[in-house]
Amino acid sequence: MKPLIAGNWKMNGTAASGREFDLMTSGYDADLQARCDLLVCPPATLLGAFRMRAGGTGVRLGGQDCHVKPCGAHTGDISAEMLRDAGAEFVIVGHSERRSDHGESDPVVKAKAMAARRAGLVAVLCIGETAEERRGGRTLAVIVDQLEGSLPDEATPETLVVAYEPVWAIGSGLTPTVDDVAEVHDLIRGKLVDRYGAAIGDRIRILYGGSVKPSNAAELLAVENVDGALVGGASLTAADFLAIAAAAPRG
Ligand SMILES: O=C(CO)COP(=O)(O)O
Repeated sequence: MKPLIAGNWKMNGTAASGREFDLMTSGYDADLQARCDLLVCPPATLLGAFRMRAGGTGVRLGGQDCHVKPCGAHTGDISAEMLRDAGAEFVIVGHSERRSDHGESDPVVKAKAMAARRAGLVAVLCIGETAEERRGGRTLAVIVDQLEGSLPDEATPETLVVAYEPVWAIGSGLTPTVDDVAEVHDLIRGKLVDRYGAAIGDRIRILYGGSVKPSNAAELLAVENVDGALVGGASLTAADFLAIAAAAPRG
């Protein structure tokens, strides 16, 4: 499976960030293109400009959240259809910061994943346990609950990506051991196969996210059933983001 290296810029980036994005598109050369798919999810304010800049470079764009409805009286929200119109091909749903900052529950995340599909976007559905849940030995149970509650009713590898992001690893510099990552990714793979059948479940990409850096990317990306990375802080600079992409194993 070709790895997907995805950058989540979160609430960072202004018009001036176009220069950094240009460094990413120009650095995504034939070698990197053969190695991995590259996705940047900037704030929605920058999608239109980045679409123009991305041109034919192959760098894909995504949103960071979407509303469940296509349009209507929802001040401040953005629909999946609007993201697609602005140049997105992907949208992150259920990020832990959305779950904690905006109280998004599994059913809401599921509705967002289904809205993404309706609009023709690939949903990057995030799940992950908190530090307290891991300390309490509840990691696997939490992951199963989140998957059962938030996976869309129908999916294909072309409409769904799952991202395992332990909440305690996000922005902390901490990462799980490779054995812990493997355990959770194996569990997710099994659940995807149960849910959608092997022909689909075996081909849905499962990303790891949480403090991915150039220094640990090769080790994390080499883990079985890790089909790419969802990168926060290190996706803001082209040098780091491209170094992570270059660590993806050759397919
Ligand atoms: O939340 C993340 C990506 O969605 C991970 O963020 P960091 O890479 O900054 O830990």
